[in-house]
Amino acid sequence: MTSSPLKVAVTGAAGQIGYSLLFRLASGALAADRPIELRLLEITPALKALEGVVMELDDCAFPGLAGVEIGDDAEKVFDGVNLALLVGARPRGPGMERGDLLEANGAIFTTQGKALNKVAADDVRIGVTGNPANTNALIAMSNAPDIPQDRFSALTRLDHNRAISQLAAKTGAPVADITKMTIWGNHSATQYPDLFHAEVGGRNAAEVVGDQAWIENDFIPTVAKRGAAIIDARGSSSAASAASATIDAARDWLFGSAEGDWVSMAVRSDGSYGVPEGLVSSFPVTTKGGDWSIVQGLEIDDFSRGRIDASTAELAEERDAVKGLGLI
Ligand SMILES: NC(=O)C1=CN([C@@H]2O[C@H](COP(=O)(O)OP(=O)(O)OC[C@H]3O[C@@H](n4cnc5c(N)ncnc54)[C@H](O)[C@@H]3O)[C@@H](O)[C@H]2O)C=CC1
Ligand SMILES: O=C([O-])CC(=O)C(=O)O
Repeated sequence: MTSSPLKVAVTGAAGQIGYSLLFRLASGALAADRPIELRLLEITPALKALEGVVMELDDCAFPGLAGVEIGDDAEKVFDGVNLALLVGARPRGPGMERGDLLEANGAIFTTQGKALNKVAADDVRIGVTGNPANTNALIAMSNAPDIPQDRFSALTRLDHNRAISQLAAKTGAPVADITKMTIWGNHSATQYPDLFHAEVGGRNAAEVVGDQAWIENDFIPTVAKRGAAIIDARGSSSAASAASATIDAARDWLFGSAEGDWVSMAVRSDGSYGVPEGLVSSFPVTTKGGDWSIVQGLEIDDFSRGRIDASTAELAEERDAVKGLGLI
């Protein structure tokens, strides 16, 4: 183990996702070879509950956990952090879409963007899980003018993992045989999980499935509406799977995606694949040494074009709405 700890901030640390995420981070799921220092941000009324979670972290005696600090002041908690996982935000309830949270949650990300801009480490990477994740990332980025914009991303890795799992179940292939999955667009019901570039054991996934009706009427809606299905079943939104995906995304970002494969991340568009520049939209990306690059040169047919355009149109609407609210 190298001696300098990776300083990782987690917001909303006393929440549902936090309760799974912190223990995975502390046990080495993010960086097995490097100790980790946790910086946990909560709102003041949740600090007592967070103290209880810290007692439990202590009781695990994790050898790789170098320290834990908690607080309700973003500038103190984010001081010198190398990675900020912005989870804290109100989750949706039954019957809501994630976009309904724009106003309630948007304000959180202006304050946190400004605080990161002031005090985060020069190498900071910022992953946004709190919904609506893409537009919250856009808000944080817009309020942190000194941090390079490619340091911000929003979580679509949960959708990516859901898509892999659904495809594995359909084809009978192990999840490890599924590669090159892509989620395009928004982390919302308009997202487009793409089977036309994915592979099952090296063969084109859409061809292996050979059933366009299943792709359109089962696969895409099941993945896109999985969050709502979990809310219906559990009475609250997905937490352990969201924590797991948050770690998958951060680990690959910091330490690199697998050779010959790619992952889905929502990042600032440079105009690739006709996605309007400046929107935080999900793309297929490869990652290396803390940097990502959008996979280029994929052929997009009319079906995929329509789906990508619909989701990015929603992102443009969300951007215009937060502009109207003065958040960007
Ligand atoms: N991108 C994705 O794939 C997913 C995103 N989510 C989103 O993650 C967010 C958190 O979900 P849960 O943990 O289930 O919610 P939760 O309600 O259990 O926890 C949220 C926590 O955030 C805290 N919080 C609120 N404002 C804060 C602020 N300004 N600073 C710091 N902490 C603050 C609350 O006190 C609470 O403890 C929600 O917005 C949810 O919709 C959930 C699942 C998947
Ligand atoms: O659906 C929700 O509101 C929570 C979430 O983002 C997900 O599970 O994908």
